[in-house]
Amino acid sequence: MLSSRTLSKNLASVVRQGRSLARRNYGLPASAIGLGTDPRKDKNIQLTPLRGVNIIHDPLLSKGTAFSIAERERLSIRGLVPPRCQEMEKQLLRIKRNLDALETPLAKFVFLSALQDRNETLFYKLLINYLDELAGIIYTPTVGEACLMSHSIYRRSRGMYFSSQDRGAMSAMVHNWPHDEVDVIVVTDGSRVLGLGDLGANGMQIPIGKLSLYVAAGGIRPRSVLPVVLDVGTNNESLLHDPLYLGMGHPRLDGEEYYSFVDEWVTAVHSRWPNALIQFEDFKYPHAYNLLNKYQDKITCFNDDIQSTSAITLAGILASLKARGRSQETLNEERIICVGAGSAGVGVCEGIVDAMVAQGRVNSRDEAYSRIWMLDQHGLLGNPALNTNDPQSIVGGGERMSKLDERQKCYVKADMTDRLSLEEVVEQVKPTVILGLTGVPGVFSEKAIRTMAKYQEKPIVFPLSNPDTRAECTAEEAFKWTDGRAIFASGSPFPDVNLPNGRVGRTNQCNNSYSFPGLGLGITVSRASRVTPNMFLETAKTIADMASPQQLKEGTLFPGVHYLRDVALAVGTRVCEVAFEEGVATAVLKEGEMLSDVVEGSMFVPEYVPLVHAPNAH
Ligand SMILES: NC(=O)C1=CN([C@@H]2O[C@H](COP(=O)(O)OP(=O)(O)OC[C@H]3O[C@@H](n4cnc5c(N)ncnc54)[C@H](O)[C@@H]3O)[C@@H](O)[C@H]2O)C=CC1
Ligand SMILES: CC(=O)C(=O)O
Ligand SMILES: [Mg+2]
Repeated sequence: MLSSRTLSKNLASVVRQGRSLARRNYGLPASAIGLGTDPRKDKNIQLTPLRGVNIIHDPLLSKGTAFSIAERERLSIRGLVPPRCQEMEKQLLRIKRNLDALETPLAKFVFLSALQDRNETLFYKLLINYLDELAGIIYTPTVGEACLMSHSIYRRSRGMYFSSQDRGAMSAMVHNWPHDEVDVIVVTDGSRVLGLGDLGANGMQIPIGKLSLYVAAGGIRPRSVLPVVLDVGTNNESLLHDPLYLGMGHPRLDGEEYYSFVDEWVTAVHSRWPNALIQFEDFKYPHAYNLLNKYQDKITCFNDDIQSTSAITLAGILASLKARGRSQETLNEERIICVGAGSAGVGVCEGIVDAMVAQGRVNSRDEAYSRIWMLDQHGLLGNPALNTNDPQSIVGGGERMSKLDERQKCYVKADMTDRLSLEEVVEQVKPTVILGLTGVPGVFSEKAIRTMAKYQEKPIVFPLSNPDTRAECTAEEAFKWTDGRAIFASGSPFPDVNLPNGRVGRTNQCNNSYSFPGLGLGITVSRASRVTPNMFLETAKTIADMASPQQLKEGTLFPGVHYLRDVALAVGTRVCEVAFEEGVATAVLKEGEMLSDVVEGSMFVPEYVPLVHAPNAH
């Protein structure tokens, strides 16, 4: 097998030597191609068939007030913009001032969406410069509010909608998208948007927000991302009765009708963009799993909520072990409670089980399952036969058992009563780790967390549901109930907490935004034909090792959101290596530089490049 260093050299060489040929014949993404003799591939100029107002109104080309005088002449826009040519720094100043003057996060969201629709280069420059401040606007928590209000705040379309009225037309419709090169597609059916439930076509803000992070953090080019909603209806009564709602006004398709709809869409996008990575997002259980099982061995795809959430949560637990002064190899000694047995809960726990097995310190997969106690809305997945003093519960429990699917059944504890409450489970199990993936606020009760803290010096408390209003407990609560001893991570950001002893309770954001941008980067640069389980495991290990010993000592598990681009580069490089090691990369190898340089060199940087009018360019 080739060493990753050799692989790094090899891939880089293709990029250096192959240029446009590599792209045509070898399937390298356009973003991995450097300067070449063909001016259309030259990063220092961009050819466009557009001119005049069409340039000004194209967000991928527009520079607002920054067009040079020569460019204005060349592109026939002289007189169509104010006379003074202003460079990006000044534009940023104006934009940031206007943004800061807005009072509510939703107003900022609308403002940023409008900027993205006018000038993507400036939007991404701003986003990257102020990532820690703005990630919470374009992503969770504010994107949740934007989804709830999407039909009211609608201004302009972005992405593509495929609805029940488009049956039979999808393979033609995909050609309405104006770009031939699509590297990443994020698709939702809006059936479980964050912890906010069924929001139908309003869910479009989620793929848009995820893809903005793909560009800002993962360095995917803005013109090669595609947000998609599969509008199969909604069961949300208030949306169905809202005259402003923009989605289909019928209940959700289900069963065979649903799966054949998705199949038509997958076939259509795959036929136009066979190399594109498809990220399934916010699909309700069990559709999320069923679609993943159906497509993961056929196309390049993964489910974000199941798989990349599992990567970042595993990273958080492994980093917490280090923060407690333990070896990451002792994962199998942890006692983990997972509250929420849906897509994310089961996905996260499968990742933990995979890691325990990979570490080789459990004798079997079953032994790894025995270290995890799972609860759903009825309580512990336990043994109904032990509910002897409550015949009603035996019946209910029996019914539930028959409803659990194979994945959930792995976690059933035969020696514990079914439906035990969280407080009872905590008392019996004395967990070291508690994970919340329910979408239900307050599920981590004071009693449960205080009981956990009675037995653990440093309880690992991860309320992972989004947005912040759906977190299982707040950071304040977690630190208060554990006397400031918790290692805390949440799905949406919470500010650090000032503790009574003068110390600071450090909060962490444990969100798949740390994992998917790098996964997408590595997958697209290697042109991986499949997304493999090892990619998620290696993503977890990479992120788990990023915090310094001092940060870990203080309770900081990951680099801050400001460093998402660095995290993506590290993850992207490792994922690219895994793709080659496992033989799923389709990029061609020759001698060359380091893989990390290639990955870094392929990342989009938001800078204005001179535009040149060329009638035949595309
Ligand atoms: N931090 C992150 O990166 C991520 C967070 N999430 C969050 O996880 C949550 C769940 O997502 P999915 O698993 O996809 O949803 P899902 O609908 O598939 O699963 C939710 C589960 O919670 C259980 N549940 C509901 N009420 C409960 C209660 N009171 N006590 C215990 N269990 C209860 C349900 O029975 C179900 O098993 C969402 O809020 C989502 O925002 C999801 C993906 C990534
Ligand atoms: C973060 C995310 O993917 C979710 O909450 O669904
Ligand atoms: Mg999600």
